[in-house]
Amino acid sequence: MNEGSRHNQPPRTERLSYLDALDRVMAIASFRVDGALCHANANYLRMMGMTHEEAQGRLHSSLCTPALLATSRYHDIWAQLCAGTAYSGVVERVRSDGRSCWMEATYSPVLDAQGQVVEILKIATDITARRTQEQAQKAHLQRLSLIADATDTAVIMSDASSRIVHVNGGFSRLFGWHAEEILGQDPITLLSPKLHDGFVQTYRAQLRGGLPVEREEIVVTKTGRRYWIKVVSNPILDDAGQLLFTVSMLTDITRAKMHEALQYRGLEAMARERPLSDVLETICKEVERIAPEITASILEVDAFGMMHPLAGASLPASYSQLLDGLSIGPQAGSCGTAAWRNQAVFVEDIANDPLWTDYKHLALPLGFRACWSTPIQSSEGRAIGTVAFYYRQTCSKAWTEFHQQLADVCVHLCALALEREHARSRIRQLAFYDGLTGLPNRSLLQAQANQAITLAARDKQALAVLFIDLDRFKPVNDSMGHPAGDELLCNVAACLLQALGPSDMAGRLSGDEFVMVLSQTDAEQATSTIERLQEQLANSLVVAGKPLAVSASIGIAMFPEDGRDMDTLLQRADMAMYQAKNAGRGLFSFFSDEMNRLAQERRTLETALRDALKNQELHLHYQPQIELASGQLYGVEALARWTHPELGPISPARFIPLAEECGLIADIGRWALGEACRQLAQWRTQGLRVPSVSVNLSPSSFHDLDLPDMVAQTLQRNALLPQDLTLELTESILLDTNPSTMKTIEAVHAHGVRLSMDDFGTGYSSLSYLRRLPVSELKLDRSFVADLEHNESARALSNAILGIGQSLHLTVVAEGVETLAQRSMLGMQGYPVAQGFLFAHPLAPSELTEWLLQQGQTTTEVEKVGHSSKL
Ligand SMILES: Nc1nc2c(ncn2[C@@H]2O[C@H](COP(=O)(O)O[C@H]3[C@@H](O)[C@H](n4cnc5c(=O)[nH]c(N)nc54)O[C@@H]3COP(=O)(O)O)[C@@H](O)[C@H]2O)c(=O)[nH]1
Repeated sequence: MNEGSRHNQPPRTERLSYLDALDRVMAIASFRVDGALCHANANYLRMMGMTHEEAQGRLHSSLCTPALLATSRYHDIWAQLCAGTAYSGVVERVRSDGRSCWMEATYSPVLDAQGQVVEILKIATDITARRTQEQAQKAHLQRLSLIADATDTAVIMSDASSRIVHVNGGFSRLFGWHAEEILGQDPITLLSPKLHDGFVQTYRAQLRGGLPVEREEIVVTKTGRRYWIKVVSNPILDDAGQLLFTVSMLTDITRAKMHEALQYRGLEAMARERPLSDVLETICKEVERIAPEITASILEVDAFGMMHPLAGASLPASYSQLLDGLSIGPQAGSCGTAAWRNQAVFVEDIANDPLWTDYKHLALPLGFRACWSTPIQSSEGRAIGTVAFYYRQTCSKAWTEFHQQLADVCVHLCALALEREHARSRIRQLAFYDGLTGLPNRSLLQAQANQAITLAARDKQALAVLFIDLDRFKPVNDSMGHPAGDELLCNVAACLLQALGPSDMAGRLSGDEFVMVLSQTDAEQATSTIERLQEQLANSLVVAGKPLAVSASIGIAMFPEDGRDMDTLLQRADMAMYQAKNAGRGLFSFFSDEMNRLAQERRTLETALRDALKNQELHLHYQPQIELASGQLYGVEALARWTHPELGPISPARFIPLAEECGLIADIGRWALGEACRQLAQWRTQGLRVPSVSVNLSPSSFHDLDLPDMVAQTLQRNALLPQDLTLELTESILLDTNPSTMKTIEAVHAHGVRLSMDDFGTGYSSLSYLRRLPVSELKLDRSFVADLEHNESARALSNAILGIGQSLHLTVVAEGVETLAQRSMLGMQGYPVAQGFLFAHPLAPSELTEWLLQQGQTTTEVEKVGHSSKL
């Protein structure tokens, strides 16, 4: 030591007290350059677990770990110490009991006066406890890190300055960055650059205050993909409460969020009272947005097990239409089977799965390869529909769980929507329909009727409102009990429904009062409907197991004559009903006097016609048909005649349509057929030459499948041949949709009876129609004949009709020939047969007998008769 330095040194006593203090707190030992320990203080000995004696002369290397000694490092350091260079560091040494001890040590070479190293002084602090704790912590952290890496939750550890210090494997997998790429970066800037500044400040302040923060946000990955994540950030503070680190755990909640969105959209649509189809369409669209690999559809299963598509706009409409009305079953594709089994059905290969055998031809051409269908269950567990996911490619395993979750949310929402719809229709039913009969109540009827009235006004059509009140309903209730009364009302409601046309409606007002609104109905048609209804009420009701004849008093108000709105019409129909009731039971009355008079007249006539038929008051007249070329009689047409005892002769133009409306026409046809054949046979017996007789039959006569047999029997009974009879039918038969009509016509024709198309040219005169009917004769309508002389187009038409007849090898008969000019024009055109007042009016049988006798059997004279009667 030099002077200068001696001057700077503290006084000796003070230096001794420093060394003392050092000796008390530090472990101190000194070694010779050969490594032998020459001095150790008590701290050192305690630390190394040695006594003074054991320590004396102990080599330094014997205190070191074998691992250290095995390296050159130990020898290098010792050599440097011996060369005068100090060394400081954390070192591990071996205690005498073999355990490790850790120390922070400084090795300082001690020099002699010549500057030679004579000793190595070691001053150390025992850090074994701290080191052990650190190592335990490190191991713990390593374990934690392994766990953290294994989980899919992304973990970010950032320091107090918001710099990333650690990320786990889950982070790399989710976000695509490896740790080394992002260490030191701010996690918020990295993942959520658009996060609101204010939020970031608050978030950090909260962490600094030691509080955890939880939030949901949209983050962006390295590749730009967006995720919804849930972030839970926990602060790690030091003992002084300073923020050291923040550990944030990020969980992918994209699916949950999507489900939330699906539910939100579906529920929102329901809350906004959107129609069921809109709600379900919204659900399908949302599913397809969330999982674009899916084509979604929703079907309803009705109480009869039929499927009805409700939504699925991405499926072609033609496909959905084909599914409509299909039955569920054990092998009915994915949906039908899922509904049948009431459990989800996943068909991975539509082309080869037996469940799709009958339906794959529908799905495969659209490119669908797989279909997953899940039943929608009602709250009672019944399958009320299905949600189907169609796939155009093989469904990847990765989707399965996700799609399962999606299907779960969907069916739940759909069940809600369907049940809500059912509840709504139940409410509608309760609010707008009569609980007993199921008919619309007054409110609904009023609304529907006003709509019908608006349409009638627009189309300038008539409409009838019928107010119906049952007669003697109270006694039924009183004597048979209320359940029987209820049954009666239900049966009456059924009768009303049966009487309705497609655009008509019926409702129950209260008690035994019902209303019918008949669209496109004039007074006459309303009367027909009422008559049919009264007949049904009188004949077809069974109450409490017994037949019960019921009648009703009915009032009728007509639109527009009696009122232009439902209130007025109903009120007037009600008044008319009272009028009917007062007049007796089972009657109807029109509000208008004039209509009422006509309807009553018609009713009287109808009753009279029934009686006339029953009492054989109808008779036939016969009009000759003449072969123009020869003047020979070709045949006679039988025409019905009715002379009412009081009203006098009534034209068939009036009573035939009436008979058609009130269902008497088939009876008239049967009677005319029998009577005409009988008369023909009689003339034949009298030796008069009448080649054949034509009988008019209306289309409804051909509904009767017994007609052919009846015709055959009638001919046989009168010893006539089939060719002696011609049946005249009108073109309206072509509009007849009754399935028996064509069969009957064919069968009659098969018997050899000739068929004639009457009034040809006035209706649906088309060759294709004509070819469908096995007619042998056409009758040119008399309206053409009437115009022949003055109208060029009538002439052209009669010519054309003759041409049609000839081309089909049919005899064409010209009707209504009244003048010689008409006769000669028809003759020139080539008409073979004619009929009309020119030759003879329809004649009573005795008159025709006389006429035939007058003409003789070789009657070229007929033409002369025509001349003489007209000239
Ligand atoms: N289903 C049934 N329909 C029948 C029956 N009997 C008659 N009818 C049909 O009623 C309509 C009116 O018949 P009617 O008043 O008898 O008139 C016929 C002839 O009198 C009339 N006619 C004959 N010649 C002339 C004439 O020169 N001028 C003229 N103005 N009228 C004439 O034509 C009627 C015969 O027509 P059609 O039957 O078309 O040959 C009428 O449609 C009858 O068909 C029946 O029993 N059943």
